[in-house]
Amino acid sequence: MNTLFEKIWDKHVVDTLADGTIQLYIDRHFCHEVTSPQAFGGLRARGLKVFRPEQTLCMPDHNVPTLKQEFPIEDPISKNQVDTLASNAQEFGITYYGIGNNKNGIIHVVGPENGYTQPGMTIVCGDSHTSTHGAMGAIAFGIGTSEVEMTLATQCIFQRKPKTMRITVDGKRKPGVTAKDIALYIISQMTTGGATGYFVEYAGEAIRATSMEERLTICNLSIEMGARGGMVAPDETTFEYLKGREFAPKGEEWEKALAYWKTLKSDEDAVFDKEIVYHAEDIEPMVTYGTNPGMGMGISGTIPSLESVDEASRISYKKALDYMGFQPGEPIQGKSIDYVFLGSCTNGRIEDFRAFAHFVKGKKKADNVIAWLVPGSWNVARQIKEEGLDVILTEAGFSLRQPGCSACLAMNDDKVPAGKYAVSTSNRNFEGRQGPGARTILAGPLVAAAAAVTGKITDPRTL
Ligand SMILES: CC(C)[C@H](C(=O)O)[C@@H](O)C(=O)O
Ligand code: SF4
Repeated sequence: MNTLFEKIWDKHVVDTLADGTIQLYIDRHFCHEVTSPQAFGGLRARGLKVFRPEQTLCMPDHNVPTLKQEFPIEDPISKNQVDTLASNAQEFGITYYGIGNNKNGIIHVVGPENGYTQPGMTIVCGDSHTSTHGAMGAIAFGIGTSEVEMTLATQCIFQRKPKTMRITVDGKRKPGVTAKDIALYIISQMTTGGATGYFVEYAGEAIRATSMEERLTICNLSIEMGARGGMVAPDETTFEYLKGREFAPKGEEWEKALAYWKTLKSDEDAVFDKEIVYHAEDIEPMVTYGTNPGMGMGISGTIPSLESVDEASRISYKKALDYMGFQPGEPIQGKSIDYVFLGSCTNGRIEDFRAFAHFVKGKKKADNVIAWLVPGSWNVARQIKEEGLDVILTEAGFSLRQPGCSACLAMNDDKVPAGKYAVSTSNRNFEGRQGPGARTILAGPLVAAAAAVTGKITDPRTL
């Protein structure tokens, strides 16, 4: 009578300390340029080696430019971070997919797509969106830099066991509703702190019906409601996606792994610390109207009135709307926008580009919109070309950029100017997230595509 989480967790417990802290074994460690320099520095200072270098994969993603990657990075801070990761990886003997490497991309896009992420694993990275990998039936969560150092040195970290929560989404989604809409809906109901302290398993008919990439989108956003991580039990969808990928087990090893992976589901009588149920029929295309991912609404609705917010939160609510330049009670549809960003570890995968391209086919980009279409990895970029999506996009007036985190957090040059509105398929709409003063409206790839061709917030179901 165990949950999926417990089954995987228990297999990875090395030791339990007197105070209940667990020493947890880590199967896979992803490492990017932002949160790793001090960790490598710490190893060097203590004269330590990386204990199991083959279990860490490094790549720069946050600071990479999305144009002219063939040339040295111009920004000295970004260049230094990227160069530091390259030299650390070389010094410590870790696999490194640098800029220009055809396997480079956003780490949370690359891990699943090359099969480095697998069911039943424990996976960490010095990055909050590590929760993405849980979509493949793994325990995956973000860690701090001191834990990055610990992982490099020992392949273990110390953790408190989180509480478990199951979020069931019953029923069937309506047409035009994407995985991003499901996730934004869940966060709008849960609020940004609603899952704090919990590890979430997503279940139910609507979740089972999602593709592998849609699950990655949903689990990616778990962190935005405070969850430690999110996961989906692996099934045929997962196995089919994994089979034949570079790091996936092959031949007899595959059969052995598959037999084990099939046991990875919560038992019928498993007990969760908290159970929540939503209905897919209640979900419509979503957008955010405020400055945290919990401030989401159905696209056909009106921005919540001041009175609908509890009194203690009204000042911060008003501040968020002022930042966005929106009024309580007004409809959000029809609002003029300036930028569209398709990309990030939330929605930068091939299915997102297919959805976007399919939608804009035969239409034209609105003149008032600057669109940044940024594939999540070089693998995605190649697939876009192979499928001829680039031709469709070009005909509709769009152009593609090179892979990286890009405008998701604007650590590179892709910054939305102050006061401008960006409909963004990324995961955070905090003040200044996409550039100082930038205003972010989070949405899925279809809402982004509808905004790109109309220049306004538009319900994609109406086009
Ligand atoms: C830079 C990194 C530490 C950060 C994270 O942890 O999520 C970033 O990826 C983000 O999305 O804000
Ligand atoms: S794409 Fe965005 S959310 Fe994902 S790792 Fe990069 S900065 Fe973080």
